[in-house]
Amino acid sequence: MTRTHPPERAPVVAPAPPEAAAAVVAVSGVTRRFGDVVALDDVSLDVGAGELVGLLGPNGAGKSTLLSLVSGQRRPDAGTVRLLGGDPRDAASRAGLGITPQETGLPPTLRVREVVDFVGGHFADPVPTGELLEQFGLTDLARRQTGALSGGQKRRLAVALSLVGRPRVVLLDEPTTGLDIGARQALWDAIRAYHADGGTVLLTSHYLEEVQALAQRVVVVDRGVVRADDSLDAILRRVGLRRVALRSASDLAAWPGVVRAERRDDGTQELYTADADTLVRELVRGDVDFHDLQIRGASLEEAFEEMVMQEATR
Ligand SMILES: Nc1ncnc2c1ncn2[C@@H]1O[C@H](COP(=O)(O)OP(=O)(O)OP(=O)(O)O)[C@@H](O)[C@H]1O
Repeated sequence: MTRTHPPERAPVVAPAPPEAAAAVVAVSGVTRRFGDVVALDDVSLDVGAGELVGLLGPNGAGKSTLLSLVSGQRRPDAGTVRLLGGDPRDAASRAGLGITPQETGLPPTLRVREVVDFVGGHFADPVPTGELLEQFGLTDLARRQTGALSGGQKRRLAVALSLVGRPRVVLLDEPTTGLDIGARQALWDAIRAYHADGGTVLLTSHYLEEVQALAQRVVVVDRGVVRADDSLDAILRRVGLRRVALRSASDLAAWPGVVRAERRDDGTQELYTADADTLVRELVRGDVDFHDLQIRGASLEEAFEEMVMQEATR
């Protein structure tokens, strides 16, 4: 007889019903206004099962508004939004949804464990409280009243609560705002584990390194419009900028081919160019004295700034 061993960790995602549509989130031609402000202008976006999508955009771009439409808290003025194949305003469609809004109110006198038990009690098969607390590094705080948690600890609890019901999709609005590096890493690990189990994630973030660390697909939103929707690699390639870092007594900011230049505190010059090979060749040909040369591709932050700047100057 073959013996099967139980898995080390139970999956934190509810299995998809067989008839589930491929698009977990389907936003089509959506416009949403607040008075004169057009927060979203004809936005379309599909998120497939098991995707981890990062929504990136400056303040006021429309990211939170988009999440509020997907979670059924608001209605679009035009266009359609579908969640797990249904209308997000129907409670049945939201049964497979977990959400961490930008600001969460936790009952201050309840203890951490009690809050997790309480929220988990609303679901048929919640993640056991001890397991969830462990995953989010909250075990030592289980008996602490939530009113006595630090901002970062509250944030961790808020994200943990979005996963207690084993949702098929989670919406995370700025999940790690206010967290220190260690806590952020722990939270990233928890999000990765959820995603590795088959969960679908749509997250917004101001931390570009967060999107770079987690997302496979990046959607850039700016002033209510989707400016780019592509794989992380493609977005980085699309901008195509290279960063050439070096030390030199000469100021090279105005050198031909340099589109932007910055000087670090340690005196290193950072030169952004579309063609690093030509720039370096020309510096050598021009007999420029330089040392400590480094060349690398643009980071997501640089790509994003470039994209928003290109749009602004159009
Ligand atoms: N309830 C509201 N009433 C009026 N205007 C609103 C409301 N909610 C959002 N807006 C406006 O809609 C636009 C989009 O806001 P939204 O909060 O979706 O942006 P965001 O990308 O999430 O920004 P942030 O990164 O700062 O959270 C902004 O101009 C904002 O001021």
